[in-house]
Amino acid sequence: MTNERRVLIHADKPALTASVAARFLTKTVDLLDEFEVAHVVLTGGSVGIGVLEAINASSARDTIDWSRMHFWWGDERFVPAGDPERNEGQARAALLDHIAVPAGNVHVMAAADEGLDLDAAAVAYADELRRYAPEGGDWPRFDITFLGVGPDGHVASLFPDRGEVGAKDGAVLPVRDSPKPPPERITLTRGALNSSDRVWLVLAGPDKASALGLGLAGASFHEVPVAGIKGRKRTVFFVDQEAAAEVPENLISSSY
Ligand SMILES: O=C1O[C@H](COP(=O)(O)O)[C@@H](O)[C@H](O)[C@H]1O
Repeated sequence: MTNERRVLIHADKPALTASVAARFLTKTVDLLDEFEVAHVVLTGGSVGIGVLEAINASSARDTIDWSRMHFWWGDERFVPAGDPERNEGQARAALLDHIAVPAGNVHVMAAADEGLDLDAAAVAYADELRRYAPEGGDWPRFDITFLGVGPDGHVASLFPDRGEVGAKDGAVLPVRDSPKPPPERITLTRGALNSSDRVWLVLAGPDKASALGLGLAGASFHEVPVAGIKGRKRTVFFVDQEAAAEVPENLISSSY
């Protein structure tokens, strides 16, 4: 098994989300055969939420023992609980409210009206990650990390040409003055994201083509953050044809 980045192209967004959902359900069965529990990092964004909707719509959804799954977030918008901008709320509506996952296995980043300021909320999430880490570690073994990719190449809330994308230490960072609203966010670091056994990037649409092409063709991750993302075992870009327009030919795979 090689750890090269792979790009799998799908006809359109519905085909993409259905395909990722099917792979997720299959891989989850394997993970739960191998491990007592599995840890999955969720993303916000249109395609990431579409994948969760497709998992929810799958007839295989109820074959999973969801009580052994833990869900985390790669980033969150620091807005009040219930704000439609919250990645958490979107993920709950798309999937988490429909499956038998214990409440304690859904590890949300704090909302802005919970009494913690932005810095304290980031520290609280780092503490929560550490509670599930192997001895001496800072975060659990992430089995699958989903990431969307913005038109500027951002992943989670690691935006181009900002300090957070180059940060070397720690698991969680507060983000202020985000170039994409809302301005305050919380994000996992590149180190935490790249610790995942598998990183599955999901993106669709013509506005993503340039960032994806640059990210795969060797751009600096400071300028195009997606360029700096690589899982420990597998890194797969699930894309539609429009987003794939500028992908280097040699990276396109026909199989997973
Ligand atoms: O703000 C965010 O945007 C990105 C990408 O979103 P998309 O709608 O352009 O796919 C997402 O990955 C991130 O989690 C989110 O907070």
